[in-house]
Amino acid sequence: MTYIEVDGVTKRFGDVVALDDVSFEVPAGEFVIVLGVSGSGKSTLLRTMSGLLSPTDGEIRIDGEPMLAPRPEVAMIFQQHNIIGDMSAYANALSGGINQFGFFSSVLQLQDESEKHRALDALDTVGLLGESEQKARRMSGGQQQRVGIARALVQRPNVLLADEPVASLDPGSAQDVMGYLRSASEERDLTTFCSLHQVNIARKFGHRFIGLRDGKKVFDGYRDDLTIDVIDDLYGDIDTEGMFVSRENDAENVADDVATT
Ligand SMILES: Nc1ncnc2c1ncn2[C@@H]1O[C@H](COP(=O)(O)OP(=O)(O)OP(=O)(O)O)[C@@H](O)[C@H]1O
Repeated sequence: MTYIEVDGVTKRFGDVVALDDVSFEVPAGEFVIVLGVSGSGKSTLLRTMSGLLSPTDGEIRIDGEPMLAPRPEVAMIFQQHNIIGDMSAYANALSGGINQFGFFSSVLQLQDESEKHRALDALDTVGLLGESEQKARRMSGGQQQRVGIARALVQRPNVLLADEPVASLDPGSAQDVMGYLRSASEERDLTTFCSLHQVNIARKFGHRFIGLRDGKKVFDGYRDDLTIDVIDDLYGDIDTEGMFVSRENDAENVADDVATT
C-alpha cells in the first residue's frame, strides 16, 4: 500500500523555487532519508508534507487524503527539540497529546490513564523510562531529542516526519538518536521521512534515499544505489571524502545497534 504520495509538488517563495515539480510515492513502513546541500529544499519538502506549508502546485496525499493542514496521524520532529526545559521528560512526552486532546486538558494534566501509559511507553521506546522524572533542561542534547521523539509518538502517528533531527548533536549522540528513531519506527510500523546532512549516518540508518538539488528530485533509490558518484553528484564541489562508508561497515541490523543508555 502506498502511504505517502507527493504528486508534482512545486513550492515558490516569491522568485525562489524551493521545490520544483517533485513526485514520489512511499509505501507504508519505509524509512526514507532526504539528502541534499543546504538550500536544496529538504525542510520545505518536510514542512509541505506535514501540512504546515501549502504547495504552490501539485498535491501531497497521506493515506489517500490530501494534506491541506497538519493532522494528528502525521507527527513532526524538529531540530530544535521543541520541548520545555522546566518540565520533566514525562510531562513533555505527555504534552504530545495536545493535538488530539486539546491544549487545556494537556496543560492541566487532565489526561486519562491510557494517555499516561502511552507517554511512559513512548519514553520506554526511546530508552528514557528511567529518566522520566528528570527535568528536560538537565538532559543532554541527545536525550532531549529522544524526549522529542517520545512526544511525537504519544500523538499515535502513522507517519513521522523528522526535519534534521540530529543536526545539532555530536556524532555519537546523533547515531544514538537515529537508532532510536529507526527502532521506534519499526516497532510501531510507522512510515518515516527524515532529512539529514550527515551522509554516513543517513547510509547507516536509511532504507531508501531521496536526493534534492535546487528543489528538484535528482535521486531516488535504495542503499545499494547510493554510490559515491551519486553522493558527489548531490554535493557537487563539497569535499565528500569521508562521507561514504563501504557496505561492510554498515550496520546489518540497525535496530540491534541502538545504544542502551
Ligand atoms: N519562508 C521562506 N521564505 C523565503 N524563502 C524560503 C523560505 N523557506 C525556504 N526558503 C528558500 O527556499 C530554498 C530551500 O530552503 P530549505 O530550507 O527548504 O532548504 P534545506 O535543504 O532544508 O536547507 P538547510 O539544510 O540549510 O535547512 C532556499 O533557497 C531558501 O532560502
